[in-house]
Amino acid sequence: MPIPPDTIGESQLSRTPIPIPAFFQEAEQPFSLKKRGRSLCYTVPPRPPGKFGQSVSRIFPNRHESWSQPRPRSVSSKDPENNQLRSQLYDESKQELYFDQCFHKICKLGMGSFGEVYKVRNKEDGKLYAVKCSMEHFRGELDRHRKLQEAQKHERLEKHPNCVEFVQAWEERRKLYIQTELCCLNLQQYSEEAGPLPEAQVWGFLCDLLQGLKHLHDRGLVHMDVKPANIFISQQDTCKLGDFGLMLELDRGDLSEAQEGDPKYMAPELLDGEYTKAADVFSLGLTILEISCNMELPKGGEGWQQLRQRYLPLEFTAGLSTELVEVLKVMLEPNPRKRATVDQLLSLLVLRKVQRWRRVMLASRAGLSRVLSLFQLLICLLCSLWHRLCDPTLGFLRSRRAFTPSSPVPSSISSGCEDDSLGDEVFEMSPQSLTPIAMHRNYTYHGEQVSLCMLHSPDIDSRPSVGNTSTPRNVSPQFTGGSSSRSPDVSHISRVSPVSHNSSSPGTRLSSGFLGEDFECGQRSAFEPKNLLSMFEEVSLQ
Ligand SMILES: Nc1ncnc2c1ncn2[C@@H]1O[C@H](COP(=O)(O)OP(=O)(O)OP(=O)(O)O)[C@@H](O)[C@H]1O
Ligand SMILES: [Mg+2]
Ligand SMILES: [Mg+2]
Repeated sequence: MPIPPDTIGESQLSRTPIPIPAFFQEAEQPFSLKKRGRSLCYTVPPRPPGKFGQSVSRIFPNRHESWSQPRPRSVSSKDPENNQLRSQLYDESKQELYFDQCFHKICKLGMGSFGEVYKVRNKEDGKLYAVKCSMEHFRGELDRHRKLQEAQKHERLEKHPNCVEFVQAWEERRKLYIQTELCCLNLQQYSEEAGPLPEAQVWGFLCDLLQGLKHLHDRGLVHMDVKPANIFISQQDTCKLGDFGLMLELDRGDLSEAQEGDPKYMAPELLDGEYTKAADVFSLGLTILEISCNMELPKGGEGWQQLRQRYLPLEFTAGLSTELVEVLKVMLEPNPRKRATVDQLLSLLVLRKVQRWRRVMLASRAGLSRVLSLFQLLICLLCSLWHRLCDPTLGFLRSRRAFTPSSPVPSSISSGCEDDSLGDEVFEMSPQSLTPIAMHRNYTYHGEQVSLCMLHSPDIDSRPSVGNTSTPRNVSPQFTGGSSSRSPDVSHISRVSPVSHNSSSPGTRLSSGFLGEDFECGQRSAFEPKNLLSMFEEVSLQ
């Protein structure tokens, strides 16, 4: 039976693509984008295989080794004889841990397979640090030895701007504590927050990390666990290598304890037990690929294989510059012997340019921050100076302590400005006796005050209080008793404390006001309030 022709037409039907179920497409994708907002820093990476079994004695189950003693002791490999910890704050008689006695725990920064890392403030020097505490107790001497090695290897590593700095390490109650410099956050957190990083930043970070690796490789060290979670961003926005738990010392020759790091970043030759510096270059290459493309690296499967067969997924790398793709290709070379070394990478023209630019950028940023802090300091100084100018109780009257009745107070000045502005410097110091800074301070200050006051002198009497003058607020009964010739305005000028009415005798303690402060001072006991008051009376009468 003939089939009726379709109304749409055969040619049109043949052009319609057969729909592919979305889940098939996704299932076939070996690579995917990173999911935002998922913080991996709190997911514990797979624990390294335990190479040292727990030594449990059935004969002496409660036997305590010398290392399990409860006192804290330094685990420095530089001075193994002296295991004393230096802090003055530590009190042996207390039950509290050395960590709790000497550090103030601020927050938890992250955790890994080894332990938890805290942001702390050292109670002794007041500085911030990171302290990594092992999560579990040592299971035996060999387990302890392995854990201590992380600290000792890190300690042996000389200081470098692109490696997290070691401070000290100690053990207490069968746990290890490693104190290091504090960094802002790790690269994994940073890239999760920021998404794919701009290429300029990626070049800068690559350059930093190559410098850090060069520092290690030049000393025969292999990091073995290069990945975003073990790379830290400093306050200055530079990258630093950290977590030296799996670091290998090639020159020491013993690779029996070597362990590969996170499989996502692992170099292919490690499957064959080939532990070389090239493994770090490969892991760094994958780290750079991840942060520049916001790509979720596969833990295994086809994608994992493809990345180790010189394949870079075009759908991710299409947005990258050819230079970066080329650099990634030489870093991700499957054959470790053909893979570029750190020195070769650093000598590439593009990376030399980046290094130069980064040096200039970091230097100018450091210079700018120094200028800013100087500027802040200057603002603070100006503020405090302004505060002194405006607040008589702070500055001026303190400087009046040496003021004596015999001081030649010109009535014109004293009438224009309340006596706060007329400190002892004004009357007793000659310009020659002042240092440039002191001269600047005194003359700017008093000069301004005097001239200002003189300019405004006509209003002064009508104002209740002009700034911070030393116009006595406590007046003697003689004054308040009402000199008939007193101008009515004088009553505003003198704010009479109730106490002061009863304190007519010299040397009586006045509880408030500027004079009160002066009278409290023992050296002012010979001061005659009557003289001062009569002086003010004169002023007010003018
Ligand atoms: N110096 C530091 N400054 C800021 N944060 C830090 C510092 N050291 C560690 N952290 C945080 O703690 C997390 C775990 O630290 P680290 O990688 O050293 O621990 P780990 O137990 O050795 O981990 P791993 O399982 O990778 O061996 C880091 O990813 C980071 O978020
Ligand atoms: Mg780590
Ligand atoms: Mg570690």
